[in-house]
Amino acid sequence: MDLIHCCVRWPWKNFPTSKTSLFQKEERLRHYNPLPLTVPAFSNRMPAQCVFSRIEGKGKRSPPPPPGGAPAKLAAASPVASRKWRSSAHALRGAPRRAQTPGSVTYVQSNLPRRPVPRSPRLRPGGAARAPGAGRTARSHPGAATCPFSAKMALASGVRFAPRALLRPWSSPVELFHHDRYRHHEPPAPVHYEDKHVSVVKVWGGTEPSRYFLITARIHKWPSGILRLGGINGDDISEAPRVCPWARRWVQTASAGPAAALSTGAGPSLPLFLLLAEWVAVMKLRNPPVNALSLELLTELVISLEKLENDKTFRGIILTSDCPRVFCAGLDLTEICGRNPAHCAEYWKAMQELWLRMYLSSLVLVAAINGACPAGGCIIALSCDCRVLADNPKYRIGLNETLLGIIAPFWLKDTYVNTIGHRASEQALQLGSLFPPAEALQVGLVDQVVPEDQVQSTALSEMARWLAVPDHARQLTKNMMRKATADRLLRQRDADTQNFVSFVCRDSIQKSLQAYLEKLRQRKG
Ligand SMILES: CCCC/C=C\CC(=O)SCCNC(=O)CCNC(=O)[C@H](O)C(C)(C)COP(=O)(O)OP(=O)(O)OC[C@H]1O[C@@H](n2cnc3c(N)ncnc32)[C@H](O)[C@@H]1OP(=O)(O)O
Repeated sequence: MDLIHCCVRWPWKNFPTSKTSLFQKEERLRHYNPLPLTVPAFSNRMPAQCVFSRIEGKGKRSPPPPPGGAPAKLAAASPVASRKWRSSAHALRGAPRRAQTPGSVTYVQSNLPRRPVPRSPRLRPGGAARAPGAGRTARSHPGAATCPFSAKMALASGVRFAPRALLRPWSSPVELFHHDRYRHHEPPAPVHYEDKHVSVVKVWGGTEPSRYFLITARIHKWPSGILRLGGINGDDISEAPRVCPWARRWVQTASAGPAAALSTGAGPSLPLFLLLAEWVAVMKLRNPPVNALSLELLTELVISLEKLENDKTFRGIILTSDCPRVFCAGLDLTEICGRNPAHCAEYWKAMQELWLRMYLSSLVLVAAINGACPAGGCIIALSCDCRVLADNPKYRIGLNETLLGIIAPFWLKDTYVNTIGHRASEQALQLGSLFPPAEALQVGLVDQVVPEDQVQSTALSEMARWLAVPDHARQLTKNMMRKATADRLLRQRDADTQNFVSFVCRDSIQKSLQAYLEKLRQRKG
């Protein structure tokens, strides 16, 4: 099992910045090898980014199609030929992966030996399909044997496993493999570490804060042999045991090892920001100070979502914030204050695109709302399938547009109505209500309110609940529920853009936005 950690950045330098539409940009990106270290030339801020990490799925999903595309009619025409195709795809999956795939998620190749690829569980001899997971054993779902969380997921998805395997110890010895995504050209610097529980065989990478790290741990006694951990330097290591309590002892021990090995002395200890179940990516919004939805962040979110959707080993994304106390402050007002109509149009198209992509995403999207979530931030959360909000009275959520003197577009209003109903939306939209957690829960704006330190773990449990449902059934149902709302925007996208531009470019609206922005700045002072 490989842990693959990706950070996609917008390759600014090679992209047109003016009137090129988002679609054209995306199209170009497909043929483009991302440059991970490129920083926007016009900005001295840290570039906005969303960071995600992933764990490769293990056999439940169909393998990726071989070059030339999947033989769509093959399965129907000939089960045997279809099986052959699948096994050739498995063989392909077992082949060494390239370090970078142009136009797709940038992979970091684990140096772990690849484990044998399990046969697809979905085809029986004769080609008849069977229920997902039915008849699989602990061997085909190895994590289930040792990790209660995986076991829960496995049970929920109908996986049977041998009782003996359940008793198998998960503990030491462990080998840790650590990759620094951005040091891929440097020779690895092996570090050796031994203790009772952990055996660090290799630690690769540097120590600078804000660099992204990968750890893949190998546990010999597991049937799969590998535990997946993701890390970002500077994150709180204590998050990991909360997310996956069974790993507490291991993580505590492990933290002493690589942290000691990597620490420069003053530098932070090696963090593990999440322990993840397979198939799940965590996206952290990182556009300090308040995660305002700048054009850059919107674009990056859209591209990242597309990449994750195209990567068939992902089934869900947990969306959360990397900025303290704020999930997302909504539209970046500096993108629409004092800008020309062309820029406003480009910005609004990016906003529409993000909403459409999120609202209709085939992946499960869970919002782990760990901060304030007004206006556009609330749109992001509402586009997810499930919302978990931290129980802090300062973290308010809602659509407060009217308080800024602006009006939510119809598709936003529709999303609100779909979530909390007509009457509640009518009231909340007109009053520009921002709900504190208890009220947000009561009105149905969020699905769970939990103590702040449990937001991530609850989001992960929610994810497990949603992933327990077969993908195709869930996706079709989601589409059935949401398509009409999305279609409404798709039908009048240009008109909506024109409305937005002519509205925000009005002098009176510009004045009121400027005044609001000024108020925000003064409030700080
Ligand atoms: C036409 C129809 C469109 C409809 C669709 C969407 C509408 C929108 O999304 S409009 C945006 C609405 N957003 C808000 O009203 C949120 C405003 N911000 C806040 O309330 C607070 O900043 C927040 C609670 C999010 C965080 O509070 P603090 O942690 O105390 O931070 P500060 O208030 O001190 O802000 C720090 C810094 O950020 C700037 N800021 C805040 N929000 C935005 C924003 N939306 N866009 C741009 N910049 C923003 C704020 O001015 C401060 O700037 P500096 O003083 O320069 O540091």
